[in-house]
Amino acid sequence: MKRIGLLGGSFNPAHLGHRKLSLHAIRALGLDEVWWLVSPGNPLKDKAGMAPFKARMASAQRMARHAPIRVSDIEKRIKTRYTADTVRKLPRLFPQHRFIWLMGADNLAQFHKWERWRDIAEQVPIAVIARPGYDRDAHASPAMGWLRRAVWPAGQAKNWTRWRLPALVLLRFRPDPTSATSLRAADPAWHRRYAGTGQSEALTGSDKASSPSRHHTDQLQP
Ligand SMILES: Nc1ncnc2c1ncn2[C@@H]1O[C@H](COP(=O)(O)OP(=O)(O)OP(=O)(O)O)[C@@H](O)[C@H]1O
Ligand SMILES: O=C(O)c1ccc[n+]([C@@H]2O[C@H](COP(=O)([O-])O)[C@@H](O)[C@H]2O)c1
Repeated sequence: MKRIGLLGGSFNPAHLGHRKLSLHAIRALGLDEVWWLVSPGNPLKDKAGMAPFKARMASAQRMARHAPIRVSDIEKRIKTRYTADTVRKLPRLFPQHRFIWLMGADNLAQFHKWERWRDIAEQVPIAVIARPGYDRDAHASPAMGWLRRAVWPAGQAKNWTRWRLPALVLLRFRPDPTSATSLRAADPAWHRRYAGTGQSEALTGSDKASSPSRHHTDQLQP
């Protein structure tokens, strides 16, 4: 059984904040890997200003280098856009893995706007990573109102596979102010650097050799 953290994101572009929070989550939650699920399109975000999928994938692959992080286009391949559908399908596609959903505090503040958000929380445990400027809104959010009784102490974070759902843990590492919004403001044409670099494979990471493949295990690649 592998313990996998799922970090869904627009990655428009990927940045050091994503990498740091993933490496911290691996330690705090005792994960084998984090999968970066590059979203075909966040249902709540405007398409204007969203770089092409290939450029977002390529920026994520670069940022994930030499780390136990896999960059995945699986939401595009299995045609899920809503997280509720993704977290319902992944355990069926990868029955030998256990999954936990990772997200920044900005997303907890808005979680009640996500499609079937209570179903998501009943399908996977959730780890929320503190983010400068958002923690107060996250704590006061409607979703947190519903999830408050499901909160586990961070000191028990490694036991997440045994938690009854819904379950939520708040992780506080050294808060990182990096955001894709500020990177885009500084360099609106960032994606041109990736023009024509179409990803040659759907994942990166430290142990491609041991990854499941259709050929060897009759399973889908993440
Ligand atoms: N600095 C950070 N600290 C904590 N969580 C973060 C940080 N940056 C991104 N995240 C989380 O990573 C996930 C993917 O983030 P995303 O790709 O939207 O980057 P972003 O910087 O939030 O982008 P944007 O500024 O365009 O909204 C989200 O759950 C987000 O909350
Ligand atoms: O399912 C939803 O309704 C939904 C609404 C907003 C965001 N999400 C997911 O949240 C993740 C983070 O998105 P983003 O754009 O903040 O990086 C990404 O996987 C999105 O698909 C999902």
